Amino acid sequence: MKRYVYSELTEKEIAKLCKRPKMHFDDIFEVVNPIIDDVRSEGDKAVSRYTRKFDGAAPEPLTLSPEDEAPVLNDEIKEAIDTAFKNIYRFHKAQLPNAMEVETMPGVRCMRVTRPIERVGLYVPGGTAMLPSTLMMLGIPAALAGCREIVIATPPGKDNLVADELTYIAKKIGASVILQSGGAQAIAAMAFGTESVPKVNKIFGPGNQYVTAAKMQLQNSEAQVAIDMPAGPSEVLVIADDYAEPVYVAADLLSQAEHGSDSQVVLLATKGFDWDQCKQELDKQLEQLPRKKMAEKALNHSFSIEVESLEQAFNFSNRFAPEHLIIQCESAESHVDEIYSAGSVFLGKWSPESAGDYASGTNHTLPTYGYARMYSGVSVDSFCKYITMQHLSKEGLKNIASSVERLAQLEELEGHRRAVSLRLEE
Ligand SMILES: NC(=O)c1ccc[n+]([C@@H]2O[C@H](COP(=O)([O-])OP(=O)(O)OC[C@H]3O[C@@H](n4cnc5c(N)ncnc54)[C@H](O)[C@@H]3O)[C@@H](O)[C@H]2O)c1
Ligand SMILES: N[C@H](CO)Cc1c[nH]c[nH+]1
Ligand SMILES: [Zn+2]
Repeated sequence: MKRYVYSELTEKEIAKLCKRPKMHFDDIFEVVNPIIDDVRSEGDKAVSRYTRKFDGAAPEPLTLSPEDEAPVLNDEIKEAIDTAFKNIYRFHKAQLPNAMEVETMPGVRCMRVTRPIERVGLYVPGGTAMLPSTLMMLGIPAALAGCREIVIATPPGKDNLVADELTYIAKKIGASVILQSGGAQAIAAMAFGTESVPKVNKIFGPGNQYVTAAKMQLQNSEAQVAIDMPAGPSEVLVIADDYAEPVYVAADLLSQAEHGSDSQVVLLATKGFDWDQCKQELDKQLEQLPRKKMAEKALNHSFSIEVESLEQAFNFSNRFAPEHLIIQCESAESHVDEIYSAGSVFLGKWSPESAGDYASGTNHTLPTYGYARMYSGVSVDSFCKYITMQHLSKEGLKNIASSVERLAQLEELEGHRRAVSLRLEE
């Protein structure tokens, strides 16, 4: 990992470090656009064809219904899933929005009610690893919001079967369909609908560059489908002071580097932090990872910065806006007010990112690529729509009439003015 000294960096260099490596989407769109077109015109046939092409084989049938499945899990895995499920459920249940009503003037009542997005598509990546945790992170808030139809798409797994862990969770969240296909063809199938895949209103979930490019193209297409957020490779930024434990810092950096060679890990640490031990630990712990090659590549394009103060560290972190921010400082919670942009934050040395990735209760589907400056992670809210309503009594209409009529006149919209004045004529 390249090491910089904050005070030696120019403003231009800081800005460059905060920019992620450019994603070259033009080449990816060239691959993805024909897939989208074929799925729109040929439906299931094209989904099967592309699944055979990219994943070796296409399951028959292409979709299955979780209701008909009887997943078999060993007790340990079942318990691990159940514990995580309960915690994620509890944290997300507390997010359920309340109905609201405000009387803005006597006789003028304004209300807001919440409705679930009816049909949602959850993409669970499966190219390099099977991710039951991602299904929980997407499926639990969808179920809590009350989405009527939950469609899951995931690449065909080992032996061309969807893993029992996924069907187990799919049943718990009440999903109706699992599409055994991944990549752009699965995203297009959910966006347009096919003979066996219901069309959805919004698509959620992370994925590789083909998945991300397909989501981006389809949200601007005639498919009329929304997406959760722009997604990129996973990221973590660790802020460490003199008291931070180098062994834990190294472990946290590697836990994110192992996601993929394009993951980005960043360390901001004070001069008194034990840099040498951290470096030794990175080398030592790297050797113990089965995904060593991937983590190594990620470390090669990641970086660290020596800061003079934690204030410098938080300034940089807010500009970088990491997906995950870990604070390994003496009194981590005292820094909360200094954090403005981050997807999810891990406070103190006993809070590794892995806790939030799996089981603490918070969601791990988070904005990457600096989008934490303006986007939030997935929550119950992401699966809801808000509808406003108003009820005016005659008294209420009288109370706002002069304001509405005068503003309508100002905008030269006579029809608007008359819709009020007519009612109050007699
Ligand atoms: N943010 C998060 O919550 C989170 C969690 C886990 C993983 N991730 C990220 O998700 C990504 C998962 O990627 P993945 O590849 O393992 O799984 P994936 O499911 O996203 O992609 C696999 C699919 O890509 C398609 N594909 C493969 N090669 C192709 C090609 N040459 N042309 C067209 N399509 C092709 C295939 O259809 C395949 O099924 C990683 O980048 C990882 O960092 C993010
Ligand atoms: N860290 C990933 C989000 O960037 C989520 C994840 C899934 N499994 C393990 N980790
Ligand atoms: Zn992770």
